[in-house]
Amino acid sequence: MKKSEITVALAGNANVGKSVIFNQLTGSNQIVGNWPGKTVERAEGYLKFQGRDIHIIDLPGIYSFSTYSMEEIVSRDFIINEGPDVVINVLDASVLERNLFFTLQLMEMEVPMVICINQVDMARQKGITIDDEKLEKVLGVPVVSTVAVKGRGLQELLRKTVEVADKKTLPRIIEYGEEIETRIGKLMDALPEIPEGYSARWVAIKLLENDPQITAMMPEDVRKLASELAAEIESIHGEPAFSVITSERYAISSMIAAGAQRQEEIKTSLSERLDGFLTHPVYGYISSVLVVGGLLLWTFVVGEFLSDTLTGIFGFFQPVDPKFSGSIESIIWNGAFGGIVAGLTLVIPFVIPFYLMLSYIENSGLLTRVAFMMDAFMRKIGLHGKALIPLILGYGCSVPAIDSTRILETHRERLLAAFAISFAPCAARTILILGLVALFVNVWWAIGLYALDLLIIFIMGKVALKALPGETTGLIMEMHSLKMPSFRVIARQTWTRTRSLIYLVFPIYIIGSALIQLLYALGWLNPISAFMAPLTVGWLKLPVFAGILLILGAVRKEFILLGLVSLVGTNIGAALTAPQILVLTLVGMLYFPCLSTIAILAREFSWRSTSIITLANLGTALFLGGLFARILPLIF
Ligand SMILES: Nc1nc2c(ncn2[C@@H]2O[C@H](COP(=O)(O)OP(=O)(O)OP(=O)(O)O)[C@@H](O)[C@H]2O)c(=O)[nH]1
Ligand SMILES: [Mg+2]
Repeated sequence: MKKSEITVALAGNANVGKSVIFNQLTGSNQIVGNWPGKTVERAEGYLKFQGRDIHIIDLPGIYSFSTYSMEEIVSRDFIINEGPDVVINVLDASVLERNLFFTLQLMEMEVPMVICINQVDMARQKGITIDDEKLEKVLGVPVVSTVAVKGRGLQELLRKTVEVADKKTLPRIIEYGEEIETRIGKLMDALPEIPEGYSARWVAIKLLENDPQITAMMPEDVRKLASELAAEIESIHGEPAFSVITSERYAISSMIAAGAQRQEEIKTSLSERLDGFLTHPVYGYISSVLVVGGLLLWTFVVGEFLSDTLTGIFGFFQPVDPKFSGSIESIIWNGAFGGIVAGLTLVIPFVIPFYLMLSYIENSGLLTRVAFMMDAFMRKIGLHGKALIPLILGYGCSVPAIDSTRILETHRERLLAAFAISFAPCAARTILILGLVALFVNVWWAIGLYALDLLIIFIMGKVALKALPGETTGLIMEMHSLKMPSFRVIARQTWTRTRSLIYLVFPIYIIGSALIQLLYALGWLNPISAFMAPLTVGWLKLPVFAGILLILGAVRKEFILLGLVSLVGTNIGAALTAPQILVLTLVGMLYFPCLSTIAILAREFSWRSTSIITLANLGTALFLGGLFARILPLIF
């Protein structure tokens, strides 16, 4: 009897291409990038193939099924409890041996599976070819080679998957050494009734490995037997049973890999030479600065060009002189429509090139190189290089950046990284800097503000480190080969990020701009702004109307710019002096992590940590803002 719906899980090490396969098959937009640990929660999607409904689950990348990390527990529970019909084990062809270590553990769970050897294009460039048939014979599981980014081999992969689902073929049992096998056998005989979904052999192995979850499920006598048998193994080998089993797995992986792959001699490839340069003790720093600087420069140059072009197209939109606004027409035209125009001409032009380049940096593997180079620097603020990945993602948006702090080892490191991210110049802050300072003061001041922001991150990082002392864990970061990213992947990722921004943010622009006009019409604008005057005028030396901008800017940072346009028109230079523009930008940049950031901070950490982070932002902004308001007029 064939099931009409087949559930398929994608499992394997991090960064092998599971999410690319998932996206290709289901048309979804899961995050992909050339650094490990992107998929943190499982994603689900559907597709139809040969008239069957296939339900696919993209699991986070893991290296083993121990209970060492959250991801491992999640994946293991999923495979056991929800019993997918087939597990597609995705492997990176360039590192077959290391990936097989996970495959062996999956085979032990005795679930129907298909092996997908992905990224064979990259492997070929390194002179590696893999013999699918040989591998299939040894493992007793169908093996398919794929190039996921090009969709190559995916049809075949689905065909094999459906076949395995129908036949329920199980992988072959790969045997350990004699002294381990006999003890697995003894334990299996002693096992009580085990819950459905568990394989007896797997449970026995886990007991010998002293797996806490499985051990806890067993009655006293089985636990006792397991620890006696494990002790016997230990006395034979002189190391704990757990390590003995692990080393045997490595040995088997290595043997299988050696038999199934061929490595040809090739001269050092361009990518390797480039890698040498990017991680060179001196040039590496220069290239890291170039990568991050290049990202900003490119965004500015392309963004300004697009912004000019779009402003030309929307040239027909002449906001009514603010002095005459307040009528219902101006609420709709000046406010609501003005919000759309401002978003289209000031935000989108900068956001698209920014996300394009960010995706490129992520997917080429440049991001991990920069993280590697910045390790020493990051350690000064109690983090390691890996924390730079979330921090640079924070240049796009703090929300996914804070989400990605999950790649860090400890709660403390995650909190420190999130704290640093809350100060990072996200796309909205970048828009403020570019749209206000670069356009109305000059580019050098814009660069200066960026430099200041980095300095603030560094100083605040040091402060936080004092408040939250502890050990920094070592840097365990895999570096995957550099590659020319697929344009489709990048375009798709950019579109996903831009689209979610448009859906989320345009309504806010529209409502916000209309609200300003409405408040004006009701005559409330001035009282609200006047209420804030001691702060805005007295301390920060800004015009009175800055009060309302700062209130709206707490929702979305761009609003400080858009609201300004809706209040004074596009000629901002006439309404504010250069020092005022700088102070407004600086304060706007720092005073408040936007509402979405606060929400995710509270979800991932606690309200207490969130309040402290928010207050730290506010304090820094007001202190520096007041200071600048007094110093800058002396310079200009
Ligand atoms: N050249 C090449 N690159 C690929 C291929 N498949 C995936 N990639 C790239 O490999 C990187 C990792 O892909 P992902 O799909 O994000 O990997 P993942 O397995 O989901 O990783 P985690 O979610 O971190 O566990 C991305 O930069 C992809 O564009 C392939 O067949 N060929
Ligand atoms: Mg993934």
